[in-house]
Amino acid sequence: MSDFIIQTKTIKDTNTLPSELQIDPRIIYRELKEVEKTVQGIIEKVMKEGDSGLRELTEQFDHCLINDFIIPKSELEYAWHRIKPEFRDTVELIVQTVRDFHNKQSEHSKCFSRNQSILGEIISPIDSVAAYVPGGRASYPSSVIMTVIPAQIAGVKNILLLTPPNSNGVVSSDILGIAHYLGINKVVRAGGAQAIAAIAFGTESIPRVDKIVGPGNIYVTVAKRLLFGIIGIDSLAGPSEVVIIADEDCRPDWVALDLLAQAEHDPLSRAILFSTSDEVIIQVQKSIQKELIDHPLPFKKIIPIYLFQVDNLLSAFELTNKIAPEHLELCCADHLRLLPLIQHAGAIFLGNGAPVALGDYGYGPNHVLPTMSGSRFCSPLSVRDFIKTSSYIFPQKGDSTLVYSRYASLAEREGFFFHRKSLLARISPYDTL
Ligand SMILES: NC(=O)c1ccc[n+]([C@@H]2O[C@H](COP(=O)([O-])OP(=O)(O)OC[C@H]3O[C@@H](n4cnc5c(N)ncnc54)[C@H](O)[C@@H]3O)[C@@H](O)[C@H]2O)c1
Ligand SMILES: [Zn+2]
Repeated sequence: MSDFIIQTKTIKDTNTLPSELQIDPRIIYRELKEVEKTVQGIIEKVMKEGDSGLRELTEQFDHCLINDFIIPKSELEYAWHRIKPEFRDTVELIVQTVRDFHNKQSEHSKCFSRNQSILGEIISPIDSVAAYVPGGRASYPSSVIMTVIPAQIAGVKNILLLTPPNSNGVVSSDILGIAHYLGINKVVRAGGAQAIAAIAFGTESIPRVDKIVGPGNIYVTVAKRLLFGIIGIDSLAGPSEVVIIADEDCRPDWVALDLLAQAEHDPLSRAILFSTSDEVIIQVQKSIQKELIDHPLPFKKIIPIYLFQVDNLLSAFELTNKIAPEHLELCCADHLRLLPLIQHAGAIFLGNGAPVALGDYGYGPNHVLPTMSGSRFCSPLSVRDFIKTSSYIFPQKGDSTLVYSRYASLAEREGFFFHRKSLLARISPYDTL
Protein backbone atom coordinates (compact mmCIF):
# COMPACT_ATOMS: atom_id res chain seq x y z
CA MET A 1 0.00 0.00 0.00
CA SER A 2 1.24 3.47 -0.77
CA ASP A 3 2.36 6.25 1.44
CA PHE A 4 1.33 9.62 0.28
CA ILE A 5 2.72 13.05 0.92
CA ILE A 6 0.76 16.20 1.06
CA GLN A 7 2.80 19.13 -0.13
CA THR A 8 1.52 22.52 0.99
CA LYS A 9 2.91 25.85 -0.05
CA THR A 10 1.92 29.47 -0.58
CA ILE A 11 2.50 30.68 -4.11
CA LYS A 12 3.20 34.36 -4.72
CA ASP A 13 4.72 34.34 -8.18
CA THR A 14 2.21 33.26 -10.81
CA ASN A 15 4.59 33.83 -13.71
CA THR A 16 6.17 30.43 -13.29
CA LEU A 17 4.75 27.22 -11.94
CA PRO A 18 6.25 25.92 -8.70
CA SER A 19 8.97 23.43 -9.57
CA GLU A 20 6.93 20.42 -8.29
CA LEU A 21 4.27 21.14 -10.89
CA GLN A 22 6.53 21.88 -13.82
CA ILE A 23 6.59 19.23 -16.48
CA ASP A 24 9.94 19.62 -18.17
CA PRO A 25 9.38 18.54 -21.79
CA ARG A 26 12.96 17.22 -21.87
CA ILE A 27 12.23 14.90 -18.96
CA ILE A 28 9.00 13.69 -20.54
CA TYR A 29 10.88 13.09 -23.77
CA ARG A 30 13.58 11.09 -21.98
CA GLU A 31 11.02 9.06 -20.01
CA LEU A 32 9.07 8.28 -23.15
CA LYS A 33 12.33 7.26 -24.87
CA GLU A 34 13.06 4.86 -22.00
CA VAL A 35 9.66 3.16 -22.33
CA GLU A 36 10.01 3.27 -26.12
CA LYS A 37 12.81 0.72 -26.01
CA THR A 38 10.54 -1.84 -24.34
CA VAL A 39 7.57 -0.95 -26.50
CA GLN A 40 9.59 -1.14 -29.73
CA GLY A 41 10.58 -4.72 -28.84
CA ILE A 42 6.92 -5.58 -28.19
CA ILE A 43 5.75 -4.02 -31.46
CA GLU A 44 8.39 -5.79 -33.52
CA LYS A 45 7.58 -9.15 -31.98
CA VAL A 46 3.89 -8.81 -32.84
CA MET A 47 4.74 -7.50 -36.32
CA LYS A 48 6.96 -10.52 -37.06
CA GLU A 49 5.16 -13.29 -35.18
CA GLY A 50 1.50 -12.25 -35.28
CA ASP A 51 -0.79 -14.25 -32.98
CA SER A 52 2.01 -16.37 -31.50
CA GLY A 53 4.01 -13.25 -30.54
CA LEU A 54 0.89 -11.68 -29.07
CA ARG A 55 0.20 -14.90 -27.14
CA GLU A 56 3.71 -14.94 -25.64
CA LEU A 57 3.54 -11.26 -24.65
CA THR A 58 0.10 -11.71 -23.11
CA GLU A 59 1.53 -14.56 -21.05
CA GLN A 60 4.44 -12.35 -19.98
CA PHE A 61 2.49 -9.18 -19.10
CA ASP A 62 -1.04 -10.37 -18.33
CA HIS A 63 0.03 -13.75 -16.92
CA CYS A 64 -2.43 -15.86 -18.84
CA LEU A 65 -2.43 -18.10 -21.87
CA ILE A 66 -4.98 -17.10 -24.49
CA ASN A 67 -5.93 -19.43 -27.34
CA ASP A 68 -8.61 -17.35 -29.02
CA PHE A 69 -8.16 -13.60 -28.84
CA ILE A 70 -11.60 -12.88 -30.23
CA ILE A 71 -14.30 -13.39 -27.63
CA PRO A 72 -17.33 -15.18 -29.14
CA LYS A 73 -20.38 -13.01 -29.71
CA SER A 74 -22.50 -15.36 -27.62
CA GLU A 75 -20.37 -14.51 -24.56
CA LEU A 76 -21.12 -10.81 -24.99
CA GLU A 77 -24.83 -11.45 -25.14
CA TYR A 78 -24.66 -13.79 -22.16
CA ALA A 79 -22.73 -11.15 -20.17
CA TRP A 80 -25.41 -8.51 -20.83
CA HIS A 81 -28.20 -10.77 -19.62
CA ARG A 82 -26.23 -11.71 -16.51
CA ILE A 83 -25.96 -8.06 -15.45
CA LYS A 84 -28.51 -7.22 -12.74
CA PRO A 85 -31.53 -5.26 -14.05
CA GLU A 86 -30.80 -2.18 -11.87
CA PHE A 87 -27.31 -1.92 -13.34
CA ARG A 88 -28.65 -2.49 -16.83
CA ASP A 89 -30.99 0.47 -16.19
CA THR A 90 -27.99 2.55 -15.09
CA VAL A 91 -26.09 1.66 -18.26
CA GLU A 92 -29.09 2.59 -20.37
CA LEU A 93 -29.38 5.97 -18.63
CA ILE A 94 -25.67 6.73 -19.06
CA VAL A 95 -25.66 5.67 -22.70
CA GLN A 96 -28.54 8.09 -23.26
CA THR A 97 -26.82 11.05 -21.54
CA VAL A 98 -23.53 10.43 -23.36
CA ARG A 99 -25.35 9.99 -26.67
CA ASP A 100 -27.30 13.25 -26.17
CA PHE A 101 -24.10 15.22 -25.56
CA HIS A 102 -22.20 13.69 -28.48
CA ASN A 103 -25.11 14.05 -30.90
CA LYS A 104 -24.56 17.81 -30.66
CA GLN A 105 -21.05 17.36 -32.09
CA SER A 106 -22.18 16.07 -35.50
CA GLU A 107 -20.54 17.86 -38.40
CA HIS A 108 -21.94 18.27 -41.90
CA SER A 109 -20.40 18.47 -45.35
CA LYS A 110 -20.01 21.99 -46.66
CA CYS A 111 -20.40 23.41 -50.14
CA PHE A 112 -20.04 27.03 -51.17
CA SER A 113 -19.59 29.01 -54.33
CA ARG A 114 -16.96 31.63 -55.12
CA ASN A 115 -17.94 33.62 -58.15
CA GLN A 116 -19.46 30.80 -60.25
CA SER A 117 -17.08 28.10 -59.02
CA ILE A 118 -18.06 25.46 -56.50
CA LEU A 119 -15.85 24.43 -53.59
CA GLY A 120 -16.47 22.37 -50.53
CA GLU A 121 -15.66 19.67 -48.03
CA ILE A 122 -17.17 16.22 -47.84
CA ILE A 123 -17.28 14.64 -44.44
CA SER A 124 -16.98 10.89 -44.23
CA PRO A 125 -16.56 8.52 -41.30
CA ILE A 126 -13.47 6.41 -40.79
CA ASP A 127 -14.13 2.82 -41.96
CA SER A 128 -12.79 0.81 -39.05
CA VAL A 129 -11.83 1.73 -35.52
CA ALA A 130 -10.54 -0.08 -32.45
CA ALA A 131 -11.41 1.29 -29.03
CA TYR A 132 -8.91 0.48 -26.31
CA VAL A 133 -10.60 -0.15 -22.97
CA PRO A 134 -8.02 -0.22 -20.17
CA GLY A 135 -8.06 -3.17 -17.87
CA GLY A 136 -4.76 -3.48 -16.05
CA ARG A 137 -5.07 -2.01 -12.57
CA ALA A 138 -8.79 -1.40 -12.87
CA SER A 139 -11.47 -2.32 -15.35
CA TYR A 140 -13.08 0.56 -17.24
CA PRO A 141 -16.51 -0.45 -18.62
CA SER A 142 -17.31 3.27 -18.73
CA SER A 143 -14.62 3.64 -21.41
CA VAL A 144 -16.63 1.31 -23.66
CA ILE A 145 -19.45 3.86 -23.65
CA MET A 146 -17.09 6.81 -24.09
CA THR A 147 -15.26 5.39 -27.10
CA VAL A 148 -18.04 3.52 -28.91
CA ILE A 149 -20.80 6.14 -28.83
CA PRO A 150 -18.97 8.97 -30.66
CA ALA A 151 -17.72 6.45 -33.23
CA GLN A 152 -21.27 5.22 -33.85
CA ILE A 153 -22.63 8.77 -34.13
CA ALA A 154 -19.91 9.54 -36.68
CA GLY A 155 -21.05 6.53 -38.71
CA VAL A 156 -18.03 4.21 -38.30
CA LYS A 157 -19.13 0.80 -39.64
CA ASN A 158 -16.58 -1.50 -38.05
CA ILE A 159 -15.90 -0.91 -34.38
CA LEU A 160 -14.09 -3.42 -32.24
CA LEU A 161 -12.85 -3.34 -28.68
CA LEU A 162 -9.43 -4.21 -27.33
CA THR A 163 -9.08 -4.91 -23.64
CA PRO A 164 -6.59 -6.87 -21.56
CA PRO A 165 -7.61 -10.14 -19.90
CA ASN A 166 -7.03 -10.76 -16.19
CA SER A 167 -4.67 -13.49 -15.01
CA ASN A 168 -7.41 -16.08 -15.61
CA GLY A 169 -7.70 -14.95 -19.21
CA VAL A 170 -11.08 -13.38 -18.50
CA VAL A 171 -12.42 -9.93 -19.48
CA SER A 172 -14.81 -8.10 -17.15
CA SER A 173 -18.36 -9.16 -17.89
CA ASP A 174 -19.46 -5.52 -17.56
CA ILE A 175 -17.20 -4.62 -20.50
CA LEU A 176 -18.58 -7.51 -22.55
CA GLY A 177 -22.19 -6.83 -21.59
CA ILE A 178 -22.03 -3.11 -22.35
CA ALA A 179 -20.31 -3.88 -25.67
CA HIS A 180 -23.26 -6.13 -26.54
CA TYR A 181 -25.79 -3.51 -25.48
CA LEU A 182 -24.11 -0.98 -27.77
CA GLY A 183 -24.20 -3.40 -30.70
CA ILE A 184 -20.49 -4.27 -30.76
CA ASN A 185 -19.83 -7.87 -31.62
CA LYS A 186 -16.05 -8.08 -31.74
CA VAL A 187 -14.08 -7.84 -28.52
CA VAL A 188 -10.37 -8.73 -28.62
CA ARG A 189 -8.89 -10.11 -25.43
CA ALA A 190 -5.49 -8.40 -25.56
CA GLY A 191 -4.04 -5.33 -23.91
CA GLY A 192 -0.98 -3.12 -23.57
CA ALA A 193 1.40 -2.22 -26.38
CA GLN A 194 1.05 -5.70 -27.89
CA ALA A 195 -2.66 -5.16 -28.52
CA ILE A 196 -2.01 -1.82 -30.22
CA ALA A 197 0.61 -3.45 -32.45
CA ALA A 198 -1.76 -6.32 -33.31
CA ILE A 199 -4.47 -3.93 -34.43
CA ALA A 200 -2.05 -1.74 -36.39
CA PHE A 201 -0.57 -4.60 -38.45
CA GLY A 202 -3.31 -7.21 -38.17
CA THR A 203 -2.56 -10.80 -37.16
CA GLU A 204 -3.95 -14.16 -38.27
CA SER A 205 -6.98 -13.71 -36.01
CA ILE A 206 -7.18 -9.95 -35.46
CA PRO A 207 -8.13 -7.58 -38.29
CA ARG A 208 -6.17 -4.45 -38.98
CA VAL A 209 -8.11 -1.20 -38.44
CA ASP A 210 -7.68 2.40 -39.54
CA LYS A 211 -7.62 4.12 -36.17
CA ILE A 212 -7.12 3.27 -32.51
CA VAL A 213 -8.67 5.43 -29.79
CA GLY A 214 -9.02 5.29 -26.03
CA PRO A 215 -7.03 5.81 -22.87
CA GLY A 216 -4.33 3.56 -21.49
CA ASN A 217 -1.17 3.41 -19.42
CA ILE A 218 2.27 4.54 -20.51
CA TYR A 219 2.90 1.38 -22.63
CA VAL A 220 -0.37 1.84 -24.53
CA THR A 221 0.32 5.55 -24.99
CA VAL A 222 3.87 5.04 -26.25
CA ALA A 223 2.73 2.27 -28.62
CA LYS A 224 0.15 4.65 -30.09
CA ARG A 225 2.81 7.31 -30.59
CA LEU A 226 5.20 4.91 -32.27
CA LEU A 227 2.57 3.48 -34.60
CA PHE A 228 0.97 6.78 -35.57
CA GLY A 229 1.10 7.05 -39.33
CA ILE A 230 0.59 3.33 -39.82
CA ILE A 231 -2.61 3.71 -37.86
CA GLY A 232 -4.57 6.83 -36.86
CA ILE A 233 -4.67 7.71 -33.18
CA ASP A 234 -6.62 10.07 -30.94
CA SER A 235 -4.92 12.27 -28.34
CA LEU A 236 -2.52 10.70 -25.87
CA ALA A 237 -4.76 10.02 -22.88
CA GLY A 238 -2.34 8.83 -20.21
CA PRO A 239 -2.29 8.92 -16.41
CA SER A 240 -5.09 11.03 -15.00
CA GLU A 241 -4.73 14.48 -13.39
CA VAL A 242 -6.93 17.10 -11.71
CA VAL A 243 -6.64 20.72 -10.66
CA ILE A 244 -9.22 22.02 -8.19
CA ILE A 245 -9.69 25.75 -7.62
CA ALA A 246 -11.51 26.32 -4.34
CA ASP A 247 -12.47 29.24 -2.13
CA GLU A 248 -14.52 29.39 1.09
CA ASP A 249 -17.54 28.35 -0.96
CA CYS A 250 -16.25 24.80 -1.35
CA ARG A 251 -16.89 21.73 0.79
CA PRO A 252 -13.35 20.77 1.92
CA ASP A 253 -14.37 17.15 2.64
CA TRP A 254 -15.68 16.84 -0.94
CA VAL A 255 -12.56 18.51 -2.38
CA ALA A 256 -10.47 15.94 -0.45
CA LEU A 257 -12.46 13.08 -1.98
CA ASP A 258 -12.04 14.49 -5.49
CA LEU A 259 -8.26 14.80 -5.05
CA LEU A 260 -8.08 11.22 -3.79
CA ALA A 261 -10.30 10.04 -6.64
CA GLN A 262 -7.63 11.20 -9.11
CA ALA A 263 -4.77 9.83 -7.07
CA GLU A 264 -6.32 6.34 -7.01
CA HIS A 265 -6.17 6.00 -10.82
CA ASP A 266 -2.48 5.56 -11.31
CA PRO A 267 0.78 6.07 -9.38
CA LEU A 268 1.65 8.71 -11.99
CA SER A 269 -1.59 10.65 -11.45
CA ARG A 270 -1.43 14.28 -10.25
CA ALA A 271 -3.90 15.91 -7.85
CA ILE A 272 -3.51 19.64 -7.26
CA LEU A 273 -5.54 22.14 -5.22
CA PHE A 274 -5.25 25.93 -5.50
CA SER A 275 -7.15 27.70 -2.76
CA THR A 276 -7.40 31.28 -1.63
CA SER A 277 -8.19 30.13 1.91
CA ASP A 278 -5.68 28.69 4.39
CA GLU A 279 -8.61 27.28 6.37
CA VAL A 280 -9.80 25.33 3.32
CA ILE A 281 -6.30 23.90 2.87
CA ILE A 282 -6.13 22.82 6.52
CA GLN A 283 -9.57 21.18 6.32
CA VAL A 284 -8.81 19.43 3.02
CA GLN A 285 -5.57 18.10 4.46
CA LYS A 286 -7.39 16.76 7.55
CA SER A 287 -10.07 15.12 5.43
CA ILE A 288 -7.50 13.43 3.19
CA GLN A 289 -5.68 12.03 6.20
CA LYS A 290 -8.93 10.80 7.70
CA GLU A 291 -10.05 9.13 4.47
CA LEU A 292 -6.74 7.38 3.93
CA ILE A 293 -6.79 5.72 7.34
CA ASP A 294 -9.63 3.49 6.19
CA HIS A 295 -8.72 3.32 2.51
CA PRO A 296 -5.04 3.68 1.66
CA LEU A 297 -4.21 4.17 -2.00
CA PRO A 298 -3.38 0.89 -3.70
CA PHE A 299 0.13 1.70 -4.98
CA LYS A 300 3.61 0.99 -3.65
CA LYS A 301 4.85 4.35 -4.86
CA ILE A 302 4.56 7.52 -2.79
CA ILE A 303 1.75 9.63 -4.20
CA PRO A 304 2.09 13.40 -3.80
CA ILE A 305 -1.04 15.51 -3.40
CA TYR A 306 -0.37 19.24 -3.79
CA LEU A 307 -2.31 21.77 -1.72
CA PHE A 308 -1.25 25.29 -2.66
CA GLN A 309 -2.45 28.60 -1.29
CA VAL A 310 -2.75 31.53 -3.68
CA ASP A 311 -3.47 35.21 -3.04
CA ASN A 312 -6.53 35.40 -5.26
CA LEU A 313 -8.59 33.39 -7.73
CA LEU A 314 -7.01 35.15 -10.69
CA SER A 315 -3.63 33.70 -9.72
CA ALA A 316 -5.20 30.25 -9.48
CA PHE A 317 -6.53 30.57 -13.03
CA GLU A 318 -3.18 31.80 -14.35
CA LEU A 319 -1.38 28.82 -12.82
CA THR A 320 -4.06 26.42 -14.07
CA ASN A 321 -3.69 27.64 -17.64
CA LYS A 322 0.04 26.95 -17.36
CA ILE A 323 -0.64 23.40 -16.17
CA ALA A 324 -3.31 22.75 -18.84
CA PRO A 325 -4.86 19.97 -16.76
CA GLU A 326 -6.95 17.07 -17.94
CA HIS A 327 -9.69 17.82 -15.38
CA LEU A 328 -10.48 21.11 -13.68
CA GLU A 329 -12.97 21.59 -10.86
CA LEU A 330 -14.12 25.10 -9.95
CA CYS A 331 -15.42 24.85 -6.39
CA CYS A 332 -15.71 28.58 -5.90
CA ALA A 333 -18.40 31.23 -5.84
CA ASP A 334 -19.16 32.82 -9.18
CA HIS A 335 -17.66 29.95 -11.15
CA LEU A 336 -19.82 30.59 -14.22
CA ARG A 337 -18.54 34.16 -14.47
CA LEU A 338 -14.96 32.91 -14.08
CA LEU A 339 -15.29 30.22 -16.76
CA PRO A 340 -13.98 32.43 -19.61
CA LEU A 341 -10.67 32.73 -17.73
CA ILE A 342 -9.94 29.10 -18.56
CA GLN A 343 -7.99 28.63 -21.74
CA HIS A 344 -6.44 25.20 -21.32
CA ALA A 345 -8.25 22.30 -19.62
CA GLY A 346 -9.71 19.07 -21.01
CA ALA A 347 -12.94 18.91 -19.00
CA ILE A 348 -14.25 21.56 -16.61
CA PHE A 349 -16.55 20.82 -13.68
CA LEU A 350 -18.51 23.74 -12.26
CA GLY A 351 -19.75 23.97 -8.69
CA ASN A 352 -19.74 21.71 -5.68
CA GLY A 353 -22.20 19.30 -7.29
CA ALA A 354 -19.88 18.45 -10.19
CA PRO A 355 -17.13 16.05 -9.14
CA VAL A 356 -14.81 14.69 -11.86
CA ALA A 357 -16.27 11.25 -11.12
CA LEU A 358 -19.61 12.45 -12.54
CA GLY A 359 -17.83 13.12 -15.83
CA ASP A 360 -15.90 9.84 -15.57
CA TYR A 361 -19.15 7.95 -15.43
CA GLY A 362 -21.00 9.63 -18.23
CA TYR A 363 -22.98 12.70 -17.23
CA GLY A 364 -22.56 13.73 -20.86
CA PRO A 365 -19.08 14.79 -22.05
CA ASN A 366 -16.35 12.32 -22.89
CA HIS A 367 -13.94 11.08 -20.25
CA VAL A 368 -11.16 10.31 -22.71
CA LEU A 369 -9.14 13.48 -22.28
CA PRO A 370 -5.68 14.75 -23.14
CA THR A 371 -3.21 14.49 -20.26
CA MET A 372 0.38 15.71 -19.63
CA SER A 373 -0.58 19.30 -20.58
CA GLY A 374 -2.02 18.02 -23.86
CA SER A 375 -5.08 20.26 -23.50
CA ARG A 376 -2.87 23.06 -24.85
CA PHE A 377 -3.30 21.50 -28.28
CA CYS A 378 -5.78 18.58 -28.02
CA SER A 379 -9.47 18.14 -27.24
CA PRO A 380 -11.56 15.51 -25.49
CA LEU A 381 -12.46 12.47 -27.59
CA SER A 382 -15.45 13.40 -29.74
CA VAL A 383 -17.41 12.56 -32.86
CA ARG A 384 -14.81 14.68 -34.72
CA ASP A 385 -12.16 12.02 -33.97
CA PHE A 386 -14.06 9.54 -36.11
CA ILE A 387 -14.62 11.62 -39.22
CA LYS A 388 -12.34 13.08 -41.80
CA THR A 389 -12.87 15.54 -44.58
CA SER A 390 -12.08 15.56 -48.28
CA SER A 391 -12.00 18.88 -50.03
CA TYR A 392 -13.20 19.44 -53.60
CA ILE A 393 -13.08 22.18 -56.21
CA PHE A 394 -15.11 22.65 -59.41
CA PRO A 395 -13.74 25.76 -61.15
CA GLN A 396 -15.97 27.56 -63.62
CA LYS A 397 -15.28 29.88 -66.52
CA GLY A 398 -15.90 33.46 -65.42
CA ASP A 399 -14.51 33.03 -61.93
CA SER A 400 -12.17 36.00 -61.56
CA THR A 401 -9.88 33.98 -59.25
CA LEU A 402 -9.36 31.34 -61.96
CA VAL A 403 -6.15 32.85 -63.39
CA TYR A 404 -4.09 29.80 -64.37
CA SER A 405 -1.06 31.90 -65.25
CA ARG A 406 -0.77 33.20 -61.69
CA TYR A 407 -0.75 29.69 -60.23
CA ALA A 408 1.75 28.72 -62.94
CA SER A 409 4.09 31.49 -61.82
CA LEU A 410 4.21 29.95 -58.34
CA ALA A 411 4.99 26.57 -59.89
CA GLU A 412 7.83 28.22 -61.79
CA ARG A 413 9.26 29.73 -58.60
CA GLU A 414 9.15 26.32 -56.96
CA GLY A 415 10.90 24.84 -60.00
CA PHE A 416 8.22 22.35 -60.95
CA PHE A 417 8.14 22.16 -64.74
CA PHE A 418 5.10 19.91 -65.19
CA HIS A 419 3.07 21.69 -62.52
CA ARG A 420 3.52 24.88 -64.51
CA LYS A 421 2.76 23.20 -67.82
CA SER A 422 -0.30 21.46 -66.40
CA LEU A 423 -1.67 24.86 -65.40
CA LEU A 424 -0.74 26.71 -68.56
CA ALA A 425 -2.30 23.95 -70.66
CA ARG A 426 -5.65 25.03 -69.27
CA ILE A 427 -5.34 28.53 -70.65
CA SER A 428 -5.81 27.94 -74.35
CA PRO A 429 -8.66 25.40 -74.28
CA TYR A 430 -10.27 27.64 -71.69
CA ASP A 431 -13.53 27.61 -73.57
CA THR A 432 -13.84 23.84 -73.31
CA LEU A 433 -13.80 23.90 -69.50
N1 LIG B 1 -6.91 10.25 -19.83
C1 LIG B 1 -8.04 9.58 -19.87
O1 LIG B 1 -8.98 9.98 -20.53
C2 LIG B 1 -8.17 8.28 -19.10
C3 LIG B 1 -9.42 7.66 -18.91
C4 LIG B 1 -9.45 6.41 -18.25
C5 LIG B 1 -8.25 5.84 -17.82
N2 LIG B 1 -7.09 6.51 -18.00
C6 LIG B 1 -5.79 5.97 -17.63
O2 LIG B 1 -5.65 4.70 -18.25
C7 LIG B 1 -4.64 4.01 -17.54
C8 LIG B 1 -5.06 2.56 -17.36
O3 LIG B 1 -3.89 1.85 -17.03
P1 LIG B 1 -3.90 0.34 -16.60
O4 LIG B 1 -2.48 -0.04 -16.38
O5 LIG B 1 -4.88 0.15 -15.51
O6 LIG B 1 -4.50 -0.45 -17.85
P2 LIG B 1 -4.03 -0.60 -19.38
O7 LIG B 1 -5.04 -1.49 -20.02
O8 LIG B 1 -3.78 0.71 -19.99
O9 LIG B 1 -2.64 -1.36 -19.33
C9 LIG B 1 -2.54 -2.68 -18.93
C10 LIG B 1 -1.56 -3.40 -19.84
O10 LIG B 1 -0.25 -2.81 -19.73
C11 LIG B 1 0.71 -3.78 -20.05
N3 LIG B 1 1.85 -3.69 -19.13
C12 LIG B 1 1.79 -3.61 -17.79
N4 LIG B 1 3.04 -3.58 -17.29
C13 LIG B 1 3.89 -3.64 -18.33
C14 LIG B 1 5.31 -3.63 -18.46
N5 LIG B 1 6.10 -3.56 -17.40
N6 LIG B 1 5.85 -3.69 -19.69
C15 LIG B 1 5.05 -3.75 -20.78
N7 LIG B 1 3.69 -3.77 -20.73
C16 LIG B 1 3.13 -3.71 -19.51
C17 LIG B 1 0.04 -5.12 -19.92
O11 LIG B 1 0.01 -5.76 -21.15
C18 LIG B 1 -1.38 -4.84 -19.47
O12 LIG B 1 -2.29 -5.61 -20.21
C19 LIG B 1 -4.45 4.76 -16.21
O13 LIG B 1 -3.23 5.46 -16.33
C20 LIG B 1 -5.62 5.73 -16.15
O14 LIG B 1 -5.32 6.94 -15.48
C21 LIG B 1 -7.03 7.71 -18.64
ZN1 LIG C 1 -11.40 9.27 -12.58
